[in-house]
Amino acid sequence: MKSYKWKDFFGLIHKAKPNIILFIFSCLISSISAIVATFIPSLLKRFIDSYAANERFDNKLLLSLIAIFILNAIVSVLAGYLLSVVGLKVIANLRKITWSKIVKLPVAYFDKHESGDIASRVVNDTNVLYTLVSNSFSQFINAILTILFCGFWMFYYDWKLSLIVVIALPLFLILFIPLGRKMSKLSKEVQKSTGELNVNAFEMISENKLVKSFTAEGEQISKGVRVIDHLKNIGVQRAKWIATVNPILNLIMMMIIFSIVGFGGVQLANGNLSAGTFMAFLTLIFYIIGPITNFGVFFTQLQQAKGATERISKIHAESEENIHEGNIFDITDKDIEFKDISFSYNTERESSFSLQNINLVIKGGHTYALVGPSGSGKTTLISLLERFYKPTSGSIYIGKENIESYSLNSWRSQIGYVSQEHTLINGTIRENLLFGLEDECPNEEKIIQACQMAYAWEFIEKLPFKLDSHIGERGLELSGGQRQRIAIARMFLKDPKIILLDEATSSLDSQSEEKVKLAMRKISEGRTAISIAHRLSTIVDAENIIFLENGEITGIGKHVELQQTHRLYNQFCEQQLQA
Ligand SMILES: Nc1ncnc2c1ncn2[C@@H]1O[C@H](COP(=O)(O)OP(=O)(O)OP(=O)(O)O)[C@@H](O)[C@H]1O
Repeated sequence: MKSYKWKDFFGLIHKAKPNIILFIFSCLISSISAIVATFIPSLLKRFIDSYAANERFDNKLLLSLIAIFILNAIVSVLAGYLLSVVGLKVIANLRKITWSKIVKLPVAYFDKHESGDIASRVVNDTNVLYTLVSNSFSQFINAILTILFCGFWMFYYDWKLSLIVVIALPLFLILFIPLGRKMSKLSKEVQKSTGELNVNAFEMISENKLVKSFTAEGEQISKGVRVIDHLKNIGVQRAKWIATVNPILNLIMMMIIFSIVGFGGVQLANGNLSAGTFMAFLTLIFYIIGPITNFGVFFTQLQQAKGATERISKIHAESEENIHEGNIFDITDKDIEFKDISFSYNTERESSFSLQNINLVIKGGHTYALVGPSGSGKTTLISLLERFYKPTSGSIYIGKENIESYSLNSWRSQIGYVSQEHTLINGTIRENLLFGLEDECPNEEKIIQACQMAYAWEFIEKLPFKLDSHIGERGLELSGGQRQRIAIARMFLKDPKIILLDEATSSLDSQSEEKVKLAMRKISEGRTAISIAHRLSTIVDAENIIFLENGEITGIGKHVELQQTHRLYNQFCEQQLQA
């Protein structure tokens, strides 16, 4: 990706559709309140000078002072609230567009990026913008206005005293520039490490069984501690910089104040300066201390937000799948033809092909079993049919049409894929069965019928809440066989024209396996079905068997034919069927 510029940063904020009118209005009232505040010292001066002249309080002036204070407080509260609303809307919009973008990214993106890191961009990186929009921007504008107005009043009251402040200003800049640079570098590191911590936390939680079975608790703890410590160290470095710069800033501030008090005090004693003017001048100095020191904070936050949005922008720059572009056809019973298909996951290194020179015709309405050693390309072939990836060369046709001419939405809605894993979502059985079927919404009778056909109803009806039972994250509260049967029941409801099955591995016990097998057979009836078979016992009576080896088809036929003609298939049979 090209280097990230401020233009990209503001482009991203623009995409988040900030409520510009509300933002400008809030900044405006906040600025008015900041400007009005600069008049307070002048009222104070008049109040003191009038007391010095008349030896009594000017009640009108006192009331005006109190009224300005109260009004200012009300306006500040209102501006603060409105700016928070604008900021919250900006991050909500940014999260929504990033969320939608991630949902539409192709499978290949998720192969290359860690899920914890992607999640961190939606959750953490978007947060940084909130502070910027809700606080920093208006504070920055207020700071400029306060300094300008206070500066005007200061020069108006006493230009000699004001020069002391003007001379000291470059000293602040000398300190802020390197501090800002360092802070921006550290902020980027904080965001990167937070992403890393997210990745490790995801892994530690989702793979907890793996961790326990390998007694890798110690290793996992040290891994987490390493990232946490790194984050802490960056924080400490940041604190060191701030701690070093702060006393210098304070020292400069004190020097300014002492010089003004000393120089002004002498003028006051000589009668060249009124007590009111002197007090007003000192009040103005206190007014500008905050804004001057806040400049640094603003630029740090701006750099932080730039770093965070750079990571979000990278996601936005990825090309997404347009699922509605293309034709809509009915693919029932049409033949599928793979023509000279080769495929490599790695687009840069053409050497490692996962599929090579695949020429294959799948007859519509028939059942095919894919067999072959581990890593031979079975899942890849199915993934190309699902259009999770595009072939590196060659094309897949359905009837006479290239499958790419169909809209992804139309294509995938006619295909049912039951994989070995990642079949269920967190929620109830019903939510899982109706997943992606919001528009059709089958009735209760149809849902139960689908469960019965998938041999799932027999265990669902025994659950206390039946279809409304919660099954935990990824259905982990169910057995592997039960999960697969729910996934198959969902397919009965979806009623696809082509069914792609990744058969359960040996994780199922024989009784469960039998049920899953029956359910798979039933869902395949009357459809084009391609199933990956890990165990030959399930396919000996299959209509057609396709044997894959190192990404190439080395045999097609029935069990007996292949047993006689295919050496490796025969070896497979000897190993598996005899066992
Ligand atoms: N997402 C991926 N990125 C890069 N390479 C991959 C990816 N998925 C699979 N491969 C590689 O492609 C080849 C074929 O893998 P595939 O998963 O299709 O095999 P398989 O026959 O289904 O294996 P198994 O029976 O073990 O599930 C393997 O060499 C594998 O390392």
